[in-house]
Amino acid sequence: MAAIIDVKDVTKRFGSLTAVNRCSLSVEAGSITGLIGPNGAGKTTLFNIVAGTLAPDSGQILLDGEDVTGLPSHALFGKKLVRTFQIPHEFSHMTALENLMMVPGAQAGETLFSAWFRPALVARQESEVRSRALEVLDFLKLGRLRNELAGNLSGGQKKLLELGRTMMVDARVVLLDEIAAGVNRTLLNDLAANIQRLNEEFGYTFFVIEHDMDLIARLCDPVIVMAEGSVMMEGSIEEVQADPRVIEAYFGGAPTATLRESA
Ligand SMILES: Nc1ncnc2c1ncn2[C@@H]1O[C@H](COP(=O)(O)OP(=O)(O)OP(=O)(O)O)[C@@H](O)[C@H]1O
Repeated sequence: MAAIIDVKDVTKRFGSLTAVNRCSLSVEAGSITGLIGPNGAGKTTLFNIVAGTLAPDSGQILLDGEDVTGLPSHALFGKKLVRTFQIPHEFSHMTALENLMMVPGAQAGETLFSAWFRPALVARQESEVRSRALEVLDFLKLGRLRNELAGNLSGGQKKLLELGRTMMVDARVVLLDEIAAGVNRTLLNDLAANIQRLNEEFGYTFFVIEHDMDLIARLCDPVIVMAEGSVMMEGSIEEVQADPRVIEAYFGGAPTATLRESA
């Protein structure tokens, strides 16, 4: 498999603190790659750099071999690299269906020019976007909640809806940041099953930061471990959990600790 994301020698400092330190890693196309590491290891900072919300001080990010270092997130969105975000507060007063229909790029009716001069086109596209949004809701088993206000959904249902937003643009690479936090086990199972289906049936690549080791074990291969701003090791979840360096990084060498206990 070829790399779809290449992080090459990336460094990011905040004042005197080096949050990401000459970090290099690759995410293979078609994989569900996990990124784990102790608090403060630099995972979120690295994600922000890959997603275009932070520029690195040095180093490069390649997307499918193309240098995208420093491109803003909306430009990366256009290249189908998508990061899930919490549903914005102002969208909580819209229904689940409307939330999906609002995804930028999913509709062409947002410019005044098209709305005024090409109303038939806008109407047709709106109906296509609506059908797509309904399909996505059905795929995620949220169809019955389509007219529910997003603000009334449970934590897990909101995460499903966030995943749904990536489907409105046929994402190729999806960055997921701690999706398990605050989600009950049943919905977590649905979320994991949907991620697997999107990966297997639609070829989505996922790059996942997660503290929930059960979810990492269920979904991710390989797992990349970051510590102190760079990659400590990469391997299967079994290899990672058995590696003394990883245990040391998480627990400072506590002899009986296992990674699973940290979740
Ligand atoms: N905007 C910022 N300004 C200053 N320091 C920051 C900023 N963002 C992150 N840091 C620092 O950079 C380091 C790496 O943080 P980061 O959030 O990337 O780690 P993480 O591995 O995602 O941690 P966690 O698992 O706790 O979310 C930490 O020491 C953090 O305090």
